[in-house]
Amino acid sequence: MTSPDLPAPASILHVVAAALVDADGRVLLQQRPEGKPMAGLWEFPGGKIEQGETPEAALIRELHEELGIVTQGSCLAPAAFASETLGERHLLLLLYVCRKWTGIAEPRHATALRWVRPAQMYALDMPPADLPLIGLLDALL
Ligand SMILES: Nc1nc2c([nH]c(=O)n2[C@H]2C[C@H](O)[C@@H](COP(=O)(O)OP(=O)(O)OP(=O)(O)O)O2)c(=O)[nH]1
Repeated sequence: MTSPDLPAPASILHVVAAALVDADGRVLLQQRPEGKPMAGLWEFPGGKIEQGETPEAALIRELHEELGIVTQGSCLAPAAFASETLGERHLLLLLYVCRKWTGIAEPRHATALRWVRPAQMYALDMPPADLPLIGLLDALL
């Protein structure tokens, strides 16, 4: 049953992302490349969940594709989510905290990488969906 108080359901874009946390409590952000929507903004590494994938498998795949690092499901702790209208679609972003991986992160897709403390993220240009996640991470880490 539809309610007059609720808008028509949009198609949901399921995205997973990671707050990779180093030994100093800094988090890895990557800069979205030219040619992609929201180019130049700083985001958490991750991407869309593909058909038939679990969120954790999608995140393990994305971290390897985007940064060349390897992690496993037991190292991914569900931490927060974001829910944001993106044009015709609605973004549901699942954020995991990850403190253990192998390999050195390198920007295979992104323009650049940087390690920042959550409090420093307020000064960076990040996608609108990420803004509520900053305070959550600040409290969590
Ligand atoms: N990875 C990531 N995506 C985010 C964040 N915040 C945010 O709004 N998004 C949005 C941007 C995109 O609309 C969507 C992720 O899609 P994407 O195109 O970057 O993912 P993908 O790596 O699967 O890319 P592609 O294969 O389609 O090129 O989620 C974030 O912090 N990290």
